[in-house]
Amino acid sequence: MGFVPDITAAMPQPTTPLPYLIIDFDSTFTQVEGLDELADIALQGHPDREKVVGEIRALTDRGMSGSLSFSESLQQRLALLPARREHLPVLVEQLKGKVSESIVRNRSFFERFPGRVYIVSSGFREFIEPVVADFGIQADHVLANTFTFDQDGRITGFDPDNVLSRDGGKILQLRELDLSGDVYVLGDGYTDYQIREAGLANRFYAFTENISREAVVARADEVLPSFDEFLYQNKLPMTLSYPKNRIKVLLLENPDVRAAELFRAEGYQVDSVPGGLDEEELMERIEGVSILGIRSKTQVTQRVLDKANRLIAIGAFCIGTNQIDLTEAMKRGVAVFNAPFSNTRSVVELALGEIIMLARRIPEKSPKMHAGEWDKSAKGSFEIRGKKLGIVGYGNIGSQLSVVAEAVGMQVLYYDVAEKLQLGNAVRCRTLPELLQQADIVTLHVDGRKDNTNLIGAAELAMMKPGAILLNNARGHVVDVPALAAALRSGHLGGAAVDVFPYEPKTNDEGFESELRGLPNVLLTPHIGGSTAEAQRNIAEFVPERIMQYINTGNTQQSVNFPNIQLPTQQAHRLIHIHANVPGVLARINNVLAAHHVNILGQYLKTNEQIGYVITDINQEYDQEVIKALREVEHTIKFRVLY
Ligand SMILES: NC(=O)c1ccc[n+]([C@@H]2O[C@H](COP(=O)([O-])OP(=O)(O)OC[C@H]3O[C@@H](n4cnc5c(N)ncnc54)[C@H](O)[C@@H]3O)[C@@H](O)[C@H]2O)c1
Ligand SMILES: O=C(O)CC[C@@H](O)C(=O)O
Repeated sequence: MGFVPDITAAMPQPTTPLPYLIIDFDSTFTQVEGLDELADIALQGHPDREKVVGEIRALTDRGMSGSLSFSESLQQRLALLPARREHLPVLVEQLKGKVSESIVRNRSFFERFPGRVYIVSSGFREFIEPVVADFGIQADHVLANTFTFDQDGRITGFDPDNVLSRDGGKILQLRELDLSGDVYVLGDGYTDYQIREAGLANRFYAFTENISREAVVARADEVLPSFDEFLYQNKLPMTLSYPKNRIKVLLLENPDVRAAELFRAEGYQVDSVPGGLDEEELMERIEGVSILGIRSKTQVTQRVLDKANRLIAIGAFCIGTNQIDLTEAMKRGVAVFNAPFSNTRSVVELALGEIIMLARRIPEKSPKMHAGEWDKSAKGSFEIRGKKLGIVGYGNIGSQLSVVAEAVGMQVLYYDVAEKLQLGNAVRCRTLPELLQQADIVTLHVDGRKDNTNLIGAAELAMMKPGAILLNNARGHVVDVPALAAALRSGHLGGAAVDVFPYEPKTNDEGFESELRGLPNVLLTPHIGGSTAEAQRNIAEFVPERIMQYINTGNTQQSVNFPNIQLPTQQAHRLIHIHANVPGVLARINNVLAAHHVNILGQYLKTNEQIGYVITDINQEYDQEVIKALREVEHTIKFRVLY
């Protein structure tokens, strides 16, 4: 399934009649250079294989970028190549598996318009013809060099009478072809551009799906990251409903590199900004972005969303989503996904470590040792075995910590505003004060909802046992920091560990200010509860997968602000309709479908207070007018078609 953007996307006008397409073979039709691959096959087992293949590749590259004359490059490459006739079938099989992905995807286009496509290549007919034949391109539409062989089947060189073996060969070939009408050239090499330069083509498209050469891209009329883009621009039939290279991803706050890799592998354009952006900066950058990836720092406000003219989805590469205005995103048809448990274990391990470190007053002892002071004493140090751990917020992190803490011999108390499954021997407290009054160590794992602001203030701190310890690995605003600092300074609390702060520096270059700095037995960490290699890797796989699934199939499973729908895939065109949740929209959609005699294969609707999300699978045969009519249904927020 593919993707069509929202109704604001401008579709270009169709190009009629279809121009002649002159398509290069090596690194355009296929992902690789045929001669390089042949060298690799022919040199199997050769002691200098790598060296010779490297030399051949370098010569190919110089010929393609225009820094060496083509005939010189070809001659030198063939001289290095100990290839034989029997290597060619192996090469053909290899090349068949390396046809460019977007060409494979649009095979039906070639099958439908074989008369308009010519493969014009300085490569060799012996391997090109069988590869393109699979796409319905006949031998008389393949214009390429031919090898010469000796009696033993060894490749000795190329046919010098073939115009394509000469410098400017493609130009000579196009002159001979003498095509009437529009001619468009698609290729990755300088010699492809030269056809246009010689006035033998109306347009030159630099094809960069496999390789992007600066000198070639600089001279192109258009750059094509995929063949889909060419078809889209010229309004020609294509397999995808929208070229993926048009989907722009903006990643902030350094999510693991895997995230960018996955988005790129899908064909999206990815831009990354190290650190966060403030509201104004993000408002400037968000225009044209389809997918925004952030972590806990970036505030996605209503003002930012107002500027987000192409936004489809936001990925929170973390658990918390309180930094995003979820309702405003939803009202604009922007789905938000997070990683609800990819870093849970990392936070649990940090909390356990902090409990032990604080119980042994390590934050005081370690700096003393670094300063050369030997302070051996048991004063104020205790085992955690048998101590009461009070967990506030018994969600994913709180409940996992409960199990781990019991395993090291702690007695667990917990308090949660929601009804939660009690694990092991944990004891539920009915109120927060009940927990605060009993616990030796209180650890906060509530979510970042606004109501939790100053959940722990002076009054709550006063309820805690003298000498008790407080941990905040949840969200900065949950604790009244000046009140905590006062409780520590007065000696009422025995220690604290704080990983999250009401204001956190935007980048590592910004300084950190807090009343908690310099207080005894206080562990301060820069919001790294979830910052482990394992967690970051998990998150960087989880979030892109959810987003790509949403884009490719409409599946909103685990979206934090959209009605959750998981759909079966079927042979159909899928209409995705997001609308304001007012009565009658579904009926209007179905009236449009009925009026256009469209056969519905399946329909799914889910609503929440604000929006309705309806997915309709329809027969693949329908009049384009129906799409226009559906876009015009009153209260539509976003509409797209997948096929
Ligand atoms: N420090 C870090 O790097 C880091 C890493 C991951 C998560 N977090 C934060 O940890 C917190 C917990 O994450 P989670 O995955 O366990 O979330 P969760 O949603 O699974 O659990 C939160 C629990 O808190 C409860 N709750 C909310 N308000 C409450 C209140 N006032 N009193 C008692 N219970 C309340 C909820 O009912 C829920 O059960 C979140 O704030 C998250 O953003 C921080
Ligand atoms: O890594 C982050 O920026 C946030 C980590 C954590 O607070 C979360 O919400 O998952």
